[in-house]
Amino acid sequence: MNVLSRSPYLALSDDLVPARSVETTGVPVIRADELTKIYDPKTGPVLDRVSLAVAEGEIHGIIGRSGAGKSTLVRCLNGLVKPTSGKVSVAGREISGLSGSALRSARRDIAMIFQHFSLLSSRTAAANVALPLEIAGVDRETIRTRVPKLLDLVGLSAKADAYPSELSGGQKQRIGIARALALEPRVLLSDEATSALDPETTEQILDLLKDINHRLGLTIVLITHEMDVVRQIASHVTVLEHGKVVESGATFDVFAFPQSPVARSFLASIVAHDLPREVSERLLPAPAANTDPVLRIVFTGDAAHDPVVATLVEQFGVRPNILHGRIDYIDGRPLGVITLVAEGAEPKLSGILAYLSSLGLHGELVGHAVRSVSAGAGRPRS
Ligand SMILES: Nc1ncnc2c1ncn2[C@@H]1O[C@H](COP(=O)(O)OP(=O)(O)OP(=O)(O)O)[C@@H](O)[C@H]1O
Repeated sequence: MNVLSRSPYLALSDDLVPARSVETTGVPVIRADELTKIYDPKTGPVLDRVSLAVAEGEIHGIIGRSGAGKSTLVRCLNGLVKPTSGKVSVAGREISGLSGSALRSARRDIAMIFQHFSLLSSRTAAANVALPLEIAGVDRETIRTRVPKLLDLVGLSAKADAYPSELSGGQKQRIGIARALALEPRVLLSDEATSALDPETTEQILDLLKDINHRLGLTIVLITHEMDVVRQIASHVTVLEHGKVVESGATFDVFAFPQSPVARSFLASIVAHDLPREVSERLLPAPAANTDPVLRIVFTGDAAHDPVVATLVEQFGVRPNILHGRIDYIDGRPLGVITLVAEGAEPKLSGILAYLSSLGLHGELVGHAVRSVSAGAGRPRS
């Protein structure tokens, strides 16, 4: 089969047609069913019945702490690691059942980029990009026309003749991406591809991956230990802990309503779900004399723009005192979490929660703050 003839890459094969926004089809291009991996029976499973479905055209983040099993999972997806039990299929082919030339052929559909780029230092940027095409036996003329298009796609045409030692980290990763795309894969796996880069370069590489996803409809699975990477790029996210999936879903939903302690802790620097310890330690679990309720309100979607705090004042006669909060954009949608002391709200609590719910907001009573006599109403006493 001519590896350059499949449809998502027509823009590369022809004249780099401008970007087209690609909707996910909803059809899974990657399926992992009940994957278990045991390296050493004494230490137990590194992956424990992990199931995952990634739709064609999706950018799916896999996040977890060090040792959670992320690299093992991604290596099972491209057949580098054989699962102890369970199945993996990519683009309709069951990878976990293949070996030898059948596995090598299936791997053409699955490219990978790495934290440390893995470029050959003795080859120029262009020759690094050409390498997988040479190994696949693609004819010279095709390589000659295709490599410049790949370099152009990653914005590095001017560096075609540079050696890796003459490139910055971000430029090396761009070459790694161009090389990964050379054989027109259906899926790109990214193993901590931005971990060695500074924040600005990380953002540029994530923008490039997003652009490639849009232009080519390429499905991307990226493993990371940084929730901010997930926030910037992934439409879906799976959280791994001790080899198990503890949470999986649309990025916005997981960010707005994390169910697991590990997801909450990953989100701490991005979404203000949890109060700073100095504040939470001073809240009481039940109302007492001289306390006011403390409410956490999660703003999502359109209601994020409603003047909720003003309504609490005007309609309910409450004096809100904001303790903690943050509003951010996740997957292009506003998500805000604020925690406030609602002074004077105790008798009206059920009405206030009903009002928040009527707006589609999530309101939750998280404790009771003791009113400080000296420092002013509504503040928890120090
Ligand atoms: N080839 C191997 N042989 C034996 N144990 C392994 C092997 N590869 C990984 N492990 C073990 O499996 C566990 C999960 O490792 P893995 O690299 O998959 O986790 P990770 O989430 O990617 O971690 P990190 O973020 O630190 O890279 C670790 O305890 C690791 O020591």
